[in-house]
Amino acid sequence: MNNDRERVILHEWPRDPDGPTLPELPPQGVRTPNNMPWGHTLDDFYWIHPFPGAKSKLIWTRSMLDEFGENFGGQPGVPQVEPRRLRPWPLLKVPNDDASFGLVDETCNRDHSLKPRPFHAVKNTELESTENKIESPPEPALMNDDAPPATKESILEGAVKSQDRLLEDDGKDDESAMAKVFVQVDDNITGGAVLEFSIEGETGDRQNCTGLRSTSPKKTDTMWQQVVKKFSTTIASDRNLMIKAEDDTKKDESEGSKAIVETHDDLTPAERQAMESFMTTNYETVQKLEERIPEEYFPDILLVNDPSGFTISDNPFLSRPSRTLPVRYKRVWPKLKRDGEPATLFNNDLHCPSAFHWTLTQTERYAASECRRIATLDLSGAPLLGKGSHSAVRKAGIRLPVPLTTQTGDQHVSVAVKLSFSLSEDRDFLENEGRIYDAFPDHLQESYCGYNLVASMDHPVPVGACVPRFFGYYVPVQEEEEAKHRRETLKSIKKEVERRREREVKREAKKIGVDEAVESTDAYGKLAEEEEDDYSGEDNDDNFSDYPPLPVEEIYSPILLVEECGTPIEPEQFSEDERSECFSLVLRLHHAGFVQNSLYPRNILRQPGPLTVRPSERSLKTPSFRIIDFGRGEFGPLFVEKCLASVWGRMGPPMVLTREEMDKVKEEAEVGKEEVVRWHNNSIRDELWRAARVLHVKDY
Ligand SMILES: Nc1ncnc2c1ncn2[C@@H]1O[C@H](COP(=O)(O)OP(=O)(O)OP(=O)(O)O)[C@@H](O)[C@H]1O
Repeated sequence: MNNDRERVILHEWPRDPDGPTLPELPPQGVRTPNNMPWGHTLDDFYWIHPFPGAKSKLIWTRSMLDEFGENFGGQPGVPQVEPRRLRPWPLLKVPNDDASFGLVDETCNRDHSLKPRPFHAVKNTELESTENKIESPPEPALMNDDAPPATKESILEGAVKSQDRLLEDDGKDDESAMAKVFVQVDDNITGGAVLEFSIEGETGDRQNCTGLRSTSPKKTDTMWQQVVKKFSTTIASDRNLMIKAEDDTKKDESEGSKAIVETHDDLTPAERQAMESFMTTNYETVQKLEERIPEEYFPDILLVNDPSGFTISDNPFLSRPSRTLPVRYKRVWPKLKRDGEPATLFNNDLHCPSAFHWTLTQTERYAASECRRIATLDLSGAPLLGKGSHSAVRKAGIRLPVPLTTQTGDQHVSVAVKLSFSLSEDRDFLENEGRIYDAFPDHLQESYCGYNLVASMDHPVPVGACVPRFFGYYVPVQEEEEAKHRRETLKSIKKEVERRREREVKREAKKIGVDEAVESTDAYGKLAEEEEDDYSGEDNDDNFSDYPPLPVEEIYSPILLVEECGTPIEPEQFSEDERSECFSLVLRLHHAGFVQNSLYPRNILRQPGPLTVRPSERSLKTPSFRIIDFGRGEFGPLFVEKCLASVWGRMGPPMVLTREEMDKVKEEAEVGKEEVVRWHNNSIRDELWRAARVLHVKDY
């Protein structure tokens, strides 16, 4: 392998022979949101001696030097510019948004005075035409929210401290340590409905949360309309889920619409509307999504078209039922601000297979559904991108929630869909990966112009995104299973209440010692006595936890949606700059508090770049790299949480702790924290060693 590195530091900053020793905490200078020193070009990086005459050398950027203020050689001044977030080639059309979407990357000049251009004004031959430039709002200020403060406190230390604070608070007020456990008793859980029920009357012209007016479904004669119809009528018999309609259904029947009984798994009118314009994906022409999905329109619900049964894994023993019917999924991550609202309250309960358990009546369900952002995911004919030992990853077309559209007119954009195999370990890995993606700060998914100085490398590296963009982790919704469970729970709660009431009556009767009363409650008393003998005192608790998990092979896989990012690297074929760029991604991940824990060449992908230009103009000569596969990944703060949760777990169910118990928890938490720090350091060290080996990097 050649030593063909071109990204080297060319300049040395002359020191004043009488100048001071450089401060231990270097000047901040200009930094990217990851809080790393940044220079616009390689010429912005300098070697500098820590004190005049010293042999050792440090690396500072020009902005750090300017801030330090020693200019012995009278170096000419340079304009200071800020890092510029690079815009992927525009694909999304976002209504009422002129600041972030639909604009072609403006490219860099020395002072960043160029403005982005609107997509529609760009022709191949006019890329540099200044006529097309628009006065767009200034680039949004770099979001430094995610950047660690310029102190020496690491993310991990911050997390440990915040857990400390939680524990201290708990210590101050024992009552606040008591977790509130409550159960929502819902008599209405079986509420079915007649499918032909119309929502027009009740929604009228009401504006829903998406800002769209509710309209009756269009009668387009598409294949999907037929599928939706078929779905309406056959899903119940398909799964033996036809239930006796109660409540709303009775009402609706009395109003005259009688044809079909709706189950909880049927589509709501809003979902049917989303499905009606559904088309199958044209994989020849579909473009991959590289921009973020604006939070306002981020999908809450995914309706998945999966005729081949990819979502029920590659289990060869499983006879797959025909999957001509869409499956409803709900978003778990990312958590969004609107998740406190009724329509997306489902998001607060990862392990509940229902999207509607907070919405008790059909009317509420339909209204909630209307307020959700509904996307459709097409897995029919979805090409395989790769397979691991726990999952398969496919390219699939997604139609994002209205009113998002694309610049190309194609309804679909493509994304990578990760589906786990059917063992619980496979599922755990995918869930962990969703959690890790949710924890990634924005800057790990963004690219910036210029170069970073990433400790402890001795040369600048480009600031490309480290990981694919995250488009959500979704779990399958199984309303009927949940409804069944809730019916059973309700039944046993009622039974238990009855039992207690009877015991109470008997006890009262004995207490007042009135023979007649005893006689009159004799029947009750006998019954209660018998039951008291049987009663272990535990079944009430058990009712909430003994919900038997479905046989694994029956469950659809959760879905992780991320940006499609190319193919696995072959570092032996790479230039030294490419290898060290890949290595810098690992370092940046570690600096942000993450460890990937499975670092092999197959888990670093490469694609033609840069992503700022149209796909046909990209080249592998300017590649773009990403680290993938975070199934085994860890994030320091989440690990602290996990440690402390296990400490609490060992203390038994939530309760008000005594001072003694609280001390014990604190003691165990201390041990947990030490474990975290040890884990963190070991994992980083091991992963760096592995990364250097697989990437053939010798000099970090
Ligand atoms: N975002 C993506 N874009 C393109 N291809 C991808 C993407 N993610 C995964 N792949 C492909 O799918 C393969 C399997 O993915 P991944 O490594 O995440 O699966 P896994 O089952 O978690 O792997 P492991 O065997 O390490 O447990 C990858 O090696 C890659 O070829």
